[in-house]
Amino acid sequence: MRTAYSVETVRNAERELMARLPEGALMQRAAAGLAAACAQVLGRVAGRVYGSRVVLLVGSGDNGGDALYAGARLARRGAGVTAVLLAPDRAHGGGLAALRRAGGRTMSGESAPADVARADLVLDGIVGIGGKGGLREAAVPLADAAARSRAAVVAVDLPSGVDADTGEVRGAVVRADLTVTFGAHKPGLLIDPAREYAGAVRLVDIGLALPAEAAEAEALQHADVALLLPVPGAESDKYRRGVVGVAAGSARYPGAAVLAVAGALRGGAGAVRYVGPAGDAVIARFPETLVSDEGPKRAGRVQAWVVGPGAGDDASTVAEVLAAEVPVLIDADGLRLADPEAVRSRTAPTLMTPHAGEAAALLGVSREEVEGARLSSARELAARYGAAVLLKGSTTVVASPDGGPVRVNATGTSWLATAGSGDVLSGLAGSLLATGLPALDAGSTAAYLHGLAGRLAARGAPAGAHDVAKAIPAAWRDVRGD
Ligand SMILES: NC(=O)C1=CN([C@@H]2O[C@H](COP(=O)(O)OP(=O)(O)OC[C@H]3O[C@@H](n4cnc5c(N)ncnc54)[C@H](O)[C@@H]3O)[C@@H](O)[C@H]2O)[C@@H](O)CC1
Ligand SMILES: Nc1ncnc2c1ncn2[C@@H]1O[C@H](COP(=O)(O)OP(=O)(O)O)[C@@H](O)[C@H]1O
Ligand SMILES: [K+]
Repeated sequence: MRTAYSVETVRNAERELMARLPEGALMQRAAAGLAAACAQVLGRVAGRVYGSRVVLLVGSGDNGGDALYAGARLARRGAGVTAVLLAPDRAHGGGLAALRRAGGRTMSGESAPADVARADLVLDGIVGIGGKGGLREAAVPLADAAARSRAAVVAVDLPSGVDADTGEVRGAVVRADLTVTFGAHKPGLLIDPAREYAGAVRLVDIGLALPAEAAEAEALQHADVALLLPVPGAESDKYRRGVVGVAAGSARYPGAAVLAVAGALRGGAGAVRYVGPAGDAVIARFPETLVSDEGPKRAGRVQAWVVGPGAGDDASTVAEVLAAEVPVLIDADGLRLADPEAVRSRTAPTLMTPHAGEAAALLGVSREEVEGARLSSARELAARYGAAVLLKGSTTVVASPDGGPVRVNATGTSWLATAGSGDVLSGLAGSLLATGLPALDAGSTAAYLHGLAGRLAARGAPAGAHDVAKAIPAAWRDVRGD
């Protein structure tokens, strides 16, 4: 599990640890890890550290201090290091002295862009977890120069200007190739749009003790997903594995039903029941589906329902499904048709799977606002509806109604932005719900497999939603190491 902690939690842990260590020890740990990472980057871009050109962008806080100490280490190994001081009278004193002793030079911001343009490596120590809002005016030309230069840009702790706690980006920020972060990941390193500015992320252990339950966000890894995947045992039969009901599709959108069933068949349930007007299309493609002409109530027992993909205006089916006392996944048209009160008063778990546009409609804000604030949007919806919420997009975020860390999915690919891939996801997640996984686990496991399947299906070329569904078994095998 990759876990991310809020700034407040990180600062508390730092304070506790600092009280037990000699003055400045933590910063030295951070700087040592940072310098080692920079040396590796310089090896790649300049062939070696000795004789390479390094520019440090140094703000007025400890983030700048880290950059200065790391710069001093690189200067001692023969790099030509120049520190650009954004606030010369407030730059970290100890760091500045160390850099000067090591032969580094300093300059103020105005003439710096030319040096940045010639650098092999730019170290962004403008601002870290102490930052508020986007970059201040004086720092913007430096961030622009770094973006234009052919130098590798390494961010200290965070790309300067992003919101560490939320992943929001308000104003100008530094775009990094690599972010070296200290003690713990911050949510902003896992969640777009900020994540996109971080580049690759490397964590340097500085000895902070951070309990898993205090995490703000977490990203499942292969090993975590492997433990969650339901695997049939000797005593399993199709009913014990779980039956998932899919109430989807309409005369206008029969394909949504086919794609949701395609996902559901590959999600671990022992059987898929389909109810709705697209039964013929479903059977033609997937003869193993149990198709019913009756509504959800009379379709036979299921352990979870998926409702909504391609449902058009069929509000009564949505209402019928919501009345069932089993877990329900609501997607697409179902989100619009569901009565909020009926969702809130459900006793069994509910999982809602909106994309940003659907979430925006439910929240009464713009799509851009949701895309800019994924974490708070997912949490807000989960709280309003008393449901788990899986907010789809470039970073998929899954929030529980009762708080706790959000799950962030890192396996996706923008090739998944193709019509119908969301239908596949809802079938897959519903199937996992039917096997007995809690909503948060079902949603995050489905997003993980779906992202991986998207990568396997696309391999750098466009793939249709049905290709993604077909690649789900390969994603399972990959996760399980088979
Ligand atoms: N606290 C600790 O024990 C450790 C902290 N470390 C480093 O210390 C950093 C935090 O240091 P600070 O608390 O001094 O805070 P920062 O250095 O992150 O930022 C504070 C300074 O930046 C300025 N600033 C705020 N918002 C800005 C913006 N939008 N644009 C430009 N400047 C802005 C503020 O005026 C303030 O002077 C971490 O990110 C990390 O790099 C590491 O050395 C590890 C140990
Ligand atoms: N830029 C992106 N990067 C990664 N995944 C994406 C991106 N855009 C969309 N996706 C994923 O693709 C799927 C699209 O679902 P959705 O928007 O519901 O499409 P549809 O309604 O056509 O099925 C979701 O799983 C979403 O997370
Ligand atoms: K930084």
